[in-house]
Amino acid sequence: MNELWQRYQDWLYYHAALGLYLDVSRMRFEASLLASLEPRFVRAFQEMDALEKGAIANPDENRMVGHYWLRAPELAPTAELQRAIVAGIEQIEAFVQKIHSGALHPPLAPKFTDILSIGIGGSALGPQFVAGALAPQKPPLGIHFIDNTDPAGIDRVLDGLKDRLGRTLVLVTSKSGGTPEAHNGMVEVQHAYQVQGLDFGRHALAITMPNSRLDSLARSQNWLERFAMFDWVGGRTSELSAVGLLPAALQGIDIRAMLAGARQMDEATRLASIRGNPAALLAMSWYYGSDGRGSKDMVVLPYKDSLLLFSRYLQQLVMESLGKEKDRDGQLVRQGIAVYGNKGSTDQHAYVQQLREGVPNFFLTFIEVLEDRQGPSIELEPGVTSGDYLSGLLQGTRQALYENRRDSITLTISRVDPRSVGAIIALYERAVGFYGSLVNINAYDQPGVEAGKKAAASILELQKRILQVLQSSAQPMPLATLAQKAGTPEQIEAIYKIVRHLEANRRGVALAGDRSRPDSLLVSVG
Ligand SMILES: O=P(O)(O)OC[C@H]1O[C@](O)(CO)[C@@H](O)[C@@H]1O
Repeated sequence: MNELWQRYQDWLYYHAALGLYLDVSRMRFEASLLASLEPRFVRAFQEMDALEKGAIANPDENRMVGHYWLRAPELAPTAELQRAIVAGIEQIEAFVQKIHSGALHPPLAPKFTDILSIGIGGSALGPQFVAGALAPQKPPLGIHFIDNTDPAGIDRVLDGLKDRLGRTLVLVTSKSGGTPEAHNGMVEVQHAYQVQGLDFGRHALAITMPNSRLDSLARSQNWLERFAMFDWVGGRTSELSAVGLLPAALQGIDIRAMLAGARQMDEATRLASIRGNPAALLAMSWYYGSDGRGSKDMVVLPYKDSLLLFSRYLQQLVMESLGKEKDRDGQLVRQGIAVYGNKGSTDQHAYVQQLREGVPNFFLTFIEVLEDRQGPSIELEPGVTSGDYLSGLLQGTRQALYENRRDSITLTISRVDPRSVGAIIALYERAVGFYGSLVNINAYDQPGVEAGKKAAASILELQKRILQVLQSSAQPMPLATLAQKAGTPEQIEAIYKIVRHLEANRRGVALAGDRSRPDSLLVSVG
């Protein structure tokens, strides 16, 4: 036991100004791991240094990677970029001030009361996480999200806002300005405004790259404002750009404190020393925990309800960054680390049974928050509060898992506030960057996402062709004939699924026959 206590102290990282602790002592690596990883870390530190100085760190997309400059504009490689970053933050603050004061208000109401944020992936996950973590109980504007092209999901959000659309500020966020889900959400919301006879342009603003499709639309329709996203900030590292800062500031969250926390963490993670650098310690622990090849999953358990979405946020940050087929030399490596988790102790009554006793294919990250709540707690029994339970459950789970050879990392923050949230975002951004170097992959591109997008687009093309074929034929026809006539016999299964979906949505397509035998079905349009 005392050995473990010693190991705890030997490996403990503490950031005094941030009140943040990182404990990797329950990862069972030998001290020799440090020496063996040293050369890789030397390269990782050098690459990170070059990245921060403006190298093309994302060669596949020929881009710089500059999210660290967002909180230290003076480090951006040109004066023009430095000015653009500073001006971007000032634009947000000036705009938010006008919204909060009512100087800028909707045509038919004295103030905006709600935000409807439309976006997906990096254009949604950060704002969702931060809203959950930091929005005050009574924010100046309440936030709602459309982060999918699910019609029922869109209806649910719009129904909830039905009586308040006239007081809602619509944020359309898309770096590329061409992501279908975000575009569809925008068109659906625009329609809802039309139905209510409201002027959408007087409610909408765009957060996107200058001259994107979305930017042009916002300009041509004279939307309230356009906020620039930078080419050199990836979607999954954009929380501390306008993507995250604007909705946060609108909700009354102190964005300067978020930036300051991130900046402090960036300073700490610039240190070229594994032991003294919390992001390097994390990357080393992940490397150890997953054998440097993703052999184990990363379970993230924040013991704090407000951090519930941190694991989902990290899922994109880690998996989109590290999940790569080839390394930077073109070798097949199939890298990645799977991330999942919700929150403790809730998950203890869901899947922790398997973690303790089942397949040992994971390592954990506990996120601990020292401050239980603002204000005093009642005692449930003499000397014991709800927060003591939560703390005890975290300790107990960590111990029980360790005893059964399940490793864990524990990240401890004093409280959930804008500074600590900025700091943990920065910590994980840096750890992901280091890990990419350790395993020699480009952590900043996402080529794999394109395949699914292209396939979806070709299905929609196929749907149009099928409808043409059906409309030009008076007779019901078997699927095989339909596929033949569409010129894509090999796509028969996709065609079957398209017509089944159209029929289910009363889109004028009818199917007749035995549904358990799709090849018996006759398709027609009514
Ligand atoms: O902000 P955009 O361009 O709409 O992209 C949304 C998301 O889509 C992705 O490009 C993946 O398809 C993510 O990297 C990104 O965060």
